Amino acid sequence: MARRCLYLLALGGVLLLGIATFSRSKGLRRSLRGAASRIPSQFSEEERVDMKRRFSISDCLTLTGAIQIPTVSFTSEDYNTTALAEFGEYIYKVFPTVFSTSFIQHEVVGGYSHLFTVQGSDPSLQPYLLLAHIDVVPAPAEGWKVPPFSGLEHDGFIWGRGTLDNKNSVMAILQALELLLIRDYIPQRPFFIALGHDEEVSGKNGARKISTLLQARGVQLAFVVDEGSFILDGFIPNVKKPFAQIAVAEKGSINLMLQVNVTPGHSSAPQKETSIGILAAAVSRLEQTPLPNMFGDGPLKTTLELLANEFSFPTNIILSNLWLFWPFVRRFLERNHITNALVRTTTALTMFNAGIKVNVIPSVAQAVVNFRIHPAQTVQEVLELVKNIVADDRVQLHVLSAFDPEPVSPSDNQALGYQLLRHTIHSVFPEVSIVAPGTCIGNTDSRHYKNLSNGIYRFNPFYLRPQDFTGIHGLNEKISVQAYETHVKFIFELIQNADTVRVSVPHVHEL
Ligand SMILES: CCCCCCCCCCCCCCCC(=O)N[C@@H](Cc1ccccc1)C(=O)O
Ligand SMILES: [Zn+2]
Ligand SMILES: [Zn+2]
Repeated sequence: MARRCLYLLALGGVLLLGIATFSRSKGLRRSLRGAASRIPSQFSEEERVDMKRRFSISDCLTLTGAIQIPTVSFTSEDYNTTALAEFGEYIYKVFPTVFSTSFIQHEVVGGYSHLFTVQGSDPSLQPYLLLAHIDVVPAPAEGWKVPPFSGLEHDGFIWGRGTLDNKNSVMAILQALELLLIRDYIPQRPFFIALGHDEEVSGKNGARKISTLLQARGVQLAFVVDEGSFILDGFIPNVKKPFAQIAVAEKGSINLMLQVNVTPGHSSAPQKETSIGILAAAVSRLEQTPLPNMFGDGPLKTTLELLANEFSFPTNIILSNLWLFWPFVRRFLERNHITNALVRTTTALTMFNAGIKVNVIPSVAQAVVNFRIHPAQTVQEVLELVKNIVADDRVQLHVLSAFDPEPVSPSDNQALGYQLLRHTIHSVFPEVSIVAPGTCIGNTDSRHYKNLSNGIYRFNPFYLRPQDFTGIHGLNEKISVQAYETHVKFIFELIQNADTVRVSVPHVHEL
């Protein structure tokens, strides 16, 4: 009986997580409900073929398509500048209207990133920012069913590195704007498009420089939209219904190097402990000692409570009474590696180096551990915990890079960016009934824009299943042709929806 009860509680916990929608107030939400796009998001057969070719394999103007240009970032100092420059020329050729419209200014920032300033006919409206990145992670051809930079179409899918992360956003944003301009649409609300060229390796030369430039111009943004979350399908066990998650929070990060130095020697007469043994024991302790489960702090608990009424019995009861059931929900969430990442700072051992020869005791052993910091913790707090777990003075700790979690963006009924996304999701994906705020477990370029806006939202308008997730940074990344078209449609509607809502803004800035 007790076991059955536990099972029900656990099941409830899982169901809860997946489901979410606002049901509270009506202010902004009501004004959005009646807002129809002024130009219908319908594209001719010719336009659909064209947008697909520009994204994958272009047969016009150049021999390549966006996916075929290998804009790979290896490190923050090493990225394919030839390909990035080619990409800049490519978008200039395939989106002629965007580049020739008088009320749109285009600037290259940091050598290869692009900033578009769309002036808008009503400067009293606060501008917003659409973000995407041009660069991709490396893709060695081994293990791919098609060459990763081929952009080939097969069985209704476009294959290649960047099809999900994140050339889909780059191309869909420009494509949607191009189509709106061709239809003589003049945006009322000013907006920016920022396309970073080094997101995969920190964004310090792209997004950070664009943000500094905008800040110097006195720009304050109503909201920012970036990659980082999706319509999630099948990520939570037992929750079969896809739901849209808009990430309003983003985890922090530490890359920590652990190093052990010993006197080198002959392997025939080793000391009791070697540099490798000492280091291996330290990283093993870190792996075996998960950092605290933070369920109850940060946005997740509030989100679940807000969503409780969307669930049927008994999940609604469990979620409405987390004060009673939270220990069960908390423990349940730890059991899956994705939901585990939502409730705690994660510890991932990512690099380990030591040794130069089979019969030499190495003098140095080094490992790198990547921590993704829960929104309710800080870099300093995590470092203190880590020191106590390592608890060995022979292991030196060197912080290679670190940043705190991002502030949590509003998702209430007055949160313009959140509500615009929510409304657009319902209109483009009428079958998706649940839109929920959540946390991005990875990092995005949007963190560079926190000085410009308190409304930072991470959402990609396509379905993501666990098997698709393995393609992001992995093998056989691909997007269906239909999903790409829908992405264009989503941006086409979002830009128009941003013009239909009026909210008072504290400051107005000239673009
Ligand atoms: C409720 C269930 C939630 C399930 C969520 C499952 C899907 C999660 C997908 C998360 C994708 C996040 C994508 C982030 C982009 C990315 O890969 N960033 C990279 C690169 C980077 C590193 C540091 C600083 C900036 C950028 C990263 O996070 O390592
Ligand atoms: Zn990305
Ligand atoms: Zn990525």
